[in-house]
Amino acid sequence: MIILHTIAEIRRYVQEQRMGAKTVGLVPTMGYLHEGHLSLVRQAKEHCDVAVMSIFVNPLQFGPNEDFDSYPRDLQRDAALAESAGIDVIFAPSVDEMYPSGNGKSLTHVDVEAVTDTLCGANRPGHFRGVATVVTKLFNIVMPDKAFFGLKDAQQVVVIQQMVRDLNTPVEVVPCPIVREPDGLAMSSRNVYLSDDQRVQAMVLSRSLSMAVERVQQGERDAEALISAVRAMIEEQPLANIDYVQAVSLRDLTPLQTLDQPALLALAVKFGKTRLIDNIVLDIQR
Ligand SMILES: Nc1ncnc2c1ncn2[C@@H]1O[C@H](COP(=O)(O)OP(=O)(O)OP(=O)(O)O)[C@@H](O)[C@H]1O
Ligand SMILES: CC(C)(CO)[C@@H](O)C(=O)[O-]
Ligand code: BAL
Repeated sequence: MIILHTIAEIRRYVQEQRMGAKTVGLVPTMGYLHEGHLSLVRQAKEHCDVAVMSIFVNPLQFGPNEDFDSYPRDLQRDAALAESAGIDVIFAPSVDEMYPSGNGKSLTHVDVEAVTDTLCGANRPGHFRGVATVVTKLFNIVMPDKAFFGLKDAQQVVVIQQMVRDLNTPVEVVPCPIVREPDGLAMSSRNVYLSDDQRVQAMVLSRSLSMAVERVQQGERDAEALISAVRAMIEEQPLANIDYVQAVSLRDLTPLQTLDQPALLALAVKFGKTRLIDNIVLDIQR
């Protein structure tokens, strides 16, 4: 496995692979890898001849009061883990390499409308503009056949799918299932921020989603009632502060009043400064 830092180097590498008729899979990440990321790598190796991982903490998708500076970074550790899962090459550019205009800023942006109006889009202004812009750049740099994204960031998957459809980007977006800790907590690089008490209380996230699925199986169709039940369960944990709990259409992420179609129940909850997200698909037939 090799690590490349410049756009010229990764372009040359991918070009050489293509000359050998190899297909290329891209796993975009912000590093500090865990089993969730490694599951994407395994999918990439299953679908493609060559697996490229990008590791880049993208300043453009962080708000001014978010954790860009403190986001965990450890390239050596990441390289060992990525190699063990079968990655062929890591692309780890600097901020200046990706944003040569300076200060981690871009003069050109990709804005995906409508599907960014709810959930994290409403909660983190500018976040998906930063994500769509950097993913467009990564697609243009690596030119993968397929790109692998985790459904823990379900809205991100919908945004990228919308973007590639609208812009005719020749990349197949492959959504991959959420990987969880044995107690149900969705794996996240940000879990390392949690204190012992916060970590124990964070189990409520996946538990509240499982409870919601049971209620739906028992016939609950009132979205507000379901959301209230989830909120009440989370609020029992004194260290939890809810950013949002929402039920949206799986198709276009618009809020639902009645659960009469396939839906996404998604939440973001802060424990201290640590903001965790999780979601579950409610498999409701029309
Ligand atoms: N638990 C998980 N299961 C499946 N995919 C995951 C999981 N966690 C992250 N991913 C996916 O890995 C890719 C890179 O995500 P990222 O580097 O932001 O990791 P993260 O752990 O989600 O970090 P953060 O703490 O910032 O949310 C994304 O496509 C994301 O959806
Ligand atoms: C897709 C991504 C790598 C873009 O910076 C990021 O949003 C992430 O890690 O999910
Ligand atoms: N996986 C989402 C990246 C972020 O929180 O900025």
